[in-house]
Amino acid sequence: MSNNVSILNQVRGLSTHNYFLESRNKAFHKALDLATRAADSNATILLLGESGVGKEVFANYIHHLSSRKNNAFVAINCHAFSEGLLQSELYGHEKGAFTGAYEKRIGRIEAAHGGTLFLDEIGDITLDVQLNLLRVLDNKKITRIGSNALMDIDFRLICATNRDIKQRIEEKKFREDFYYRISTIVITIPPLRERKEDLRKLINYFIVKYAVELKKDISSIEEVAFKALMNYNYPGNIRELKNIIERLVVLAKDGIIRMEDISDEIHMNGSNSMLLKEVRIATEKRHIEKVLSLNDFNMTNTAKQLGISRRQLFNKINEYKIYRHE
Ligand SMILES: Nc1ncnc2c1ncn2[C@@H]1O[C@H](COP(=O)(O)OP(=O)(O)OP(=O)(O)O)[C@@H](O)[C@H]1O
Repeated sequence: MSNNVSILNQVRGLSTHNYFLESRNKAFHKALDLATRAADSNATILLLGESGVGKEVFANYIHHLSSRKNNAFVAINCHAFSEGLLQSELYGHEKGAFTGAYEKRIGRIEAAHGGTLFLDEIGDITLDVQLNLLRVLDNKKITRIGSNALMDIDFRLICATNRDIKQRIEEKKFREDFYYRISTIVITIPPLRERKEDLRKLINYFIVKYAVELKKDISSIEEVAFKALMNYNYPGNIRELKNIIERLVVLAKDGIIRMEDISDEIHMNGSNSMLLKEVRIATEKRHIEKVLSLNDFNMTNTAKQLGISRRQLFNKINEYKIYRHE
């Protein structure tokens, strides 16, 4: 019996927008269903969930399902700007509006006219920025900084945060009226560790994605490696899973994703629920591979160094399917 898991081609899941939204998880299904039903309306949407769960992916998905899909999708990470810079990013400015404003600049709200504006990390914006945005949402007009001219503006707002907004309201750091204005529909995306039933397909999806992108022929993944990935709890959610798989595909030799390339952190974490026997086999295999390689695959020397007979070494090489890689 093979120790490897074959990679089923998941091309069906490779949607045109390059994300994978198939799920068997109840909470994720609910989130997806809400997003789908709310997409073709102008209702403001607040996406909640830990960092890396796919809030921006959802915002994109909603935009592409809406009648605004042929217009811009403009995303801005509010956390990345100081208050002054954020105002200027949002509203744009006229030439000479402030020191350093050498040119007229269109703001992101204006750029999103006819389309969707996605404000990520909304929980971090100041009370002043909240008040300004509240006015824009109510009046549907903006002015560039340094101008008096009011411009009519039409955009759909989607916001996201990984913060506890209710607590921010209690701390008086978030305006309650603004919260209600941006949260007509609230969608909570569950963390990856709570949707383990989707992990197998997501792992396959990213393997296929990176195999195609990196032009590598990946045929299988060692069973122990697959188990370690299945047992890990992904504090960085889908972003972390995606990065891990990219790395494993880059490092894969002869089309096989191997346990030896899985970092210790995942290995240790993922091994918690592995049977002792599996841990022993994985460790033993890694060690034999290392000693074989150090001895340039000389069986006599390797067996000697490992303290076993040549026959035992041959048996282990067969059992663990150890190959020589040139
Ligand atoms: N369903 C999915 N299919 C494919 N890729 C996904 C999916 N969900 C998330 N990703 C990928 O994971 C990464 C993180 O996703 P995204 O930026 O949407 O998360 P986020 O919740 O907005 O994170 P943050 O709170 O840190 O901004 C991105 O590279 C994204 O492409």
